[in-house]
Amino acid sequence: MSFVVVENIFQTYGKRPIIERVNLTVAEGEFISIVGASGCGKSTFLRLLLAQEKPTRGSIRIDGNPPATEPGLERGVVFQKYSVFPHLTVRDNIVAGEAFQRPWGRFFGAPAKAARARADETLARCGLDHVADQYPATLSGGMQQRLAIGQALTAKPRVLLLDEPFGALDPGTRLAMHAFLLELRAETGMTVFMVTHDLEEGFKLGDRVLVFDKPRWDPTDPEAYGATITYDFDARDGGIPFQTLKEETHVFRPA
Ligand SMILES: Nc1ncnc2c1ncn2[C@@H]1O[C@H](COP(=O)(O)OP(=O)(O)OP(=O)(O)O)[C@@H](O)[C@H]1O
Repeated sequence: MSFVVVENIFQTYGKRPIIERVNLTVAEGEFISIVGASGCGKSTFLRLLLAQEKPTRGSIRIDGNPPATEPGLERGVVFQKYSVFPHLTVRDNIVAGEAFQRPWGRFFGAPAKAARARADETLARCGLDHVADQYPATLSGGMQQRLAIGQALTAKPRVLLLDEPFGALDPGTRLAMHAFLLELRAETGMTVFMVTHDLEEGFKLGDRVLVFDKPRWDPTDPEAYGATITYDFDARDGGIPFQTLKEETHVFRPA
């Protein structure tokens, strides 16, 4: 069943084409990794899915409807530099993530206590239980990012958009967050779009790996053409060796 349907999307800023002719169908629950050279429009594509921008041409449907302009239950998002709520403690940031699921957004009494207990479980999984009562400003960048990821995942959105979410983390924390993400995905069946610069990570976590690249390339005017999806790899069961991808595409084209 088609859950996310992207039809012939173009996005142009001024006269400059960024992405062109993007077509994509994603089933609910699929994990889509997106890779591509820097500046080829991967984040732009996520912003279109978030309805932060309207495509110049083409249409996007999520479960049959255009994406809602307000973030909420349907879609969660984590950027590489994500700002958590600075005025809330680490624990309350996680509780706030869960509160996105509820129209009124606040908990009192027993539900509040239960939400705090669930938040503490999440914090333990993110390795942040020892700083639950601190404020985000007292945490390192990597810890703040773990908090942001924990917060977005706690809301259990139907679609999770991740823009290089693990880029700033050390290798050990990154592996722990991979496991956390895969567990929650298995529990919730959410659909995930993740932009990454790490091909190995893309193939490890994704069911499919999409490559954004410019099929037309003018060396005298590199900005003349936009990027599109040039490869759509099945990454289940190990997929193809990612070295092949490195050799055959311009993903690592020097800037
Ligand atoms: N609002 C905007 N107005 C004009 N140009 C923009 C706008 N947003 C993005 N761009 C340009 O569009 C191009 C694609 O940007 P985008 O951030 O989508 O690329 P990316 O593939 O995610 O890059 P990276 O891997 O470096 O994060 C860039 O050259 C950027 O400067």
